[in-house]
Amino acid sequence: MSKEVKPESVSLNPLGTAAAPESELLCIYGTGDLGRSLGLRLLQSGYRVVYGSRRPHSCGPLPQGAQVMSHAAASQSAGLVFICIHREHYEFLEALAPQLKGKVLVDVSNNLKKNLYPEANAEYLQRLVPGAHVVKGFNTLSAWALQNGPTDANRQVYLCGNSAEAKQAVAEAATKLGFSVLDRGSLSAARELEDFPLQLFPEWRLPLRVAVGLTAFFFFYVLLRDVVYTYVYEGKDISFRIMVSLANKVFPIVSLIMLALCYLPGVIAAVLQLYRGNQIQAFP
Ligand SMILES: NC(=O)C1=CN([C@@H]2O[C@H](COP(=O)(O)OP(=O)(O)OC[C@H]3O[C@@H](n4cnc5c(N)ncnc54)[C@H](OP(=O)(O)O)[C@@H]3O)[C@@H](O)[C@H]2O)C=CC1
Ligand SMILES: [Cu+2]
Repeated sequence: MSKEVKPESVSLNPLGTAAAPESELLCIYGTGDLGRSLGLRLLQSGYRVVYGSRRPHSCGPLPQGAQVMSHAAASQSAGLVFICIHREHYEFLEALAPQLKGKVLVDVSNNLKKNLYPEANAEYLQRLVPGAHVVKGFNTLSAWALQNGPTDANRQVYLCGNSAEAKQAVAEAATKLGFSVLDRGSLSAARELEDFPLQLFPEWRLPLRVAVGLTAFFFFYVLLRDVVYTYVYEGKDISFRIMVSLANKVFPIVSLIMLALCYLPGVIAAVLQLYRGNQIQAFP
């Protein structure tokens, strides 16, 4: 059973009833996957949520307790607006610039490829709505992770933006949702944040090369030792074995070596640490 954790501590007054201060209202533009997951988490964390949608009356199921209105009406009474919309649909926000003046806009968007656009999505948003304070963030989380709350592997939220107060406001919300916040500086870091999710296995080249190299080496070694040797000295042609027996030797050898390469440095480090310090001392 999972325990329901309410980050906003509910203080009890002497009568034993919960003192319910009016909770903060946050706005979410876009009722898609991310908008819904984020709204659910915000509601669970004690916020009130209002959605801005193109179709406030037919936008499908939304988290219970959330309101939905037109974009302009939704952001009216909220200081913070999460833009949960794909970048290619951002243009309509330009017309809303007067209503969004002075508000904090959180750009959560990602792109499918690097360098798809000349400027970062968040910088583009800032250009469309110059009077607002754009903060880039949350884009490294998935809708799934948001809905399920922070787990060990998914606890961090990166933020960047030009206004320190705006970042602070977003950081507070993120902290309330249970994430730890990493400030990456001004909005010019947005590009970098937008590239994060595209870097699955950023260091895959070396392991791949090692694996291919080892496979080739052991294949020729086993080929020489088994097939060529037998042919030369015993006059038997066992080349039919290349496909099966040889592969059955080569792949386990390579796998074991790769595994050892993975674990051995850690084991050696652990042994060294046993003799030369502890986990608090920096490693020599
Ligand atoms: N899904 C995920 O796991 C993650 C998504 N993101 C980012 O969040 C953003 C939203 O993603 P996601 O929720 O998955 O996308 P969806 O396609 O599920 O939802 C996008 C929403 O945007 C609104 N929308 C669509 N077209 C337009 C338009 N022409 N004009 C105005 N609004 C429009 C719609 O809301 P309505 O009909 O109410 O107007 C729609 O529900 C994207 O930028 C994505 O990169 C970031 C991290 C993770
Ligand atoms: Cu879209």
